[in-house]
Amino acid sequence: MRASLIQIAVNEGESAEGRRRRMAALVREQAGADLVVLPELWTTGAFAFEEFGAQAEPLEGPTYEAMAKAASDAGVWLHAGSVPERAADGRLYNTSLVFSPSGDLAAAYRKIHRFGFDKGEAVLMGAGRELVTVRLPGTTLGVATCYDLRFPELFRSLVDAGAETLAVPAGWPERRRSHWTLLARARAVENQAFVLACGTAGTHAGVPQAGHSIVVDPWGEVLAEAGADEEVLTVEFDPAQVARTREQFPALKDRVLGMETPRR
Ligand SMILES: NC(=O)CCC(=O)C(=O)O
Repeated sequence: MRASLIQIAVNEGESAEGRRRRMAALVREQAGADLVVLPELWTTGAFAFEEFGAQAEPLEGPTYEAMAKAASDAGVWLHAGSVPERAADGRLYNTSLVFSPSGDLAAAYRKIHRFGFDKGEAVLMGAGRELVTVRLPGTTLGVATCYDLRFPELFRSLVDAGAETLAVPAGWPERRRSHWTLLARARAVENQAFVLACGTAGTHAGVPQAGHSIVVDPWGEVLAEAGADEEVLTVEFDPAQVARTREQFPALKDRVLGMETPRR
């Protein structure tokens, strides 16, 4: 399976529409890949909070339209990263879109864990509730977004739902880059799954982005890692490695559920 992660730069000098056009062209250039993964909130920037409302779109808005067409033009499965979705009830969600090679929507995932504690995304966006997996030829994709990476129970639930490859679009800041690579490898090792984590480059809202998109195999080995700047990270991997790893080192079978809490 060949995957391309498009680590686009999100800088303030470029409009959302300009970046959408540029991203569509980059996706088209990936014809021949099986799967293309884009970052979180790449039209606005994950930290450009004031842009969330201004650039919000209905699910089938301009990013949906442009990415559905780019997926079908390139003939690839496209995890189009996330958009600031304005739902019918007026609420905002950080919503990821996955398209099939014919340009049909295969899945939409509303980010469950919102970042910012009592500010930013955590107050501006609603929280998703539903786990999302997508059956691709050769693997089942489990989807999560950025801050979700810190919550292992979400990833374990995705594995329970059949996920073998975990796609994580992100807008992760440079300041916590060491957490990003550590957590991506941890999620791969503990779940014996591939992790495809795609971040952004550039600086927006005064927050330099980490870049360093990364692909990790089920043994925790880094197959490819981007630098800090805009880059398309392309990697070939064998999805059957997940089943082999789970069979040869069957740690997932040793899970103990329902442990008792100590009485005080
Ligand atoms: N956009 C995000 O979810 C940022 C997450 C982050 O900065 C962190 O977990 O650290």
